[in-house]
Amino acid sequence: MIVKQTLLPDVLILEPARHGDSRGFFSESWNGARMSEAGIDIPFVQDNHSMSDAPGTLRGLHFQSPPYAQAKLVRCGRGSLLDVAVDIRKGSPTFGKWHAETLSFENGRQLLIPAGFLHGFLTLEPMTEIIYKCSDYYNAGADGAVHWDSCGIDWGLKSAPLLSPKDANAQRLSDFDSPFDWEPK
Ligand SMILES: Cc1cn([C@H]2C[C@H](O)[C@@H](COP(=O)(O)OP(=O)(O)O[C@H]3O[C@@H](C)C(=O)[C@@H](O)[C@H]3O)O2)c(=O)[nH]c1=O
Repeated sequence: MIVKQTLLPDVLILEPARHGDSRGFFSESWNGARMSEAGIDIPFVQDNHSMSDAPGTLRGLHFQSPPYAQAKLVRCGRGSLLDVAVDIRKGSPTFGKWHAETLSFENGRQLLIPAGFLHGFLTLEPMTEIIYKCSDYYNAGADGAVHWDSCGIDWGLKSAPLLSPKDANAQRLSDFDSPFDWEPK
């Protein structure tokens, strides 16, 4: 597994090995021991899988408030998507900064997003599937959203995205009182 840094020091790109043969490929999409060797010890407890019918579907930007905060390990099972993390840890030197990564079935790349970040994605192809591990269980009462178009993210959109009503009406980052604090390591 190759681990790459991004400009947000805690957001990592993971590239698991793919073993190709005449049938196709085999890949360990998650291996706890290898993650530990890479210094990533996150107790994942829930796997999520969603499919979006149309390209231009945007889900996000989402978070769960502490004590139900979630780190996420994200990959694309079919199609492709632009996956985005935004730092919302108050006091962080990178507060409000974002990283966008194209995840696709083809590239097998994964994005590790720690707790304290917003997460969202834009689908780039029809019937795109996203699969992600979460470090805490879903808690509807702790679920929150920040407007996708309030963080200066370059989504590369040429027309309005397809949104859920919750996401269309989300608060803007400038009005958002983040429940996360940055702790120096
Ligand atoms: C997130 C989630 C939703 N649900 C339910 C609630 C609702 O009825 C339905 C759809 O929920 P949503 O509209 O919130 O789904 P969606 O907009 O896909 O929300 C997801 O977006 C991405 C960006 C994330 O990072 C995730 O953590 C999650 O917030 O699924 C669960 O049962 N468990 C879950 O873990």
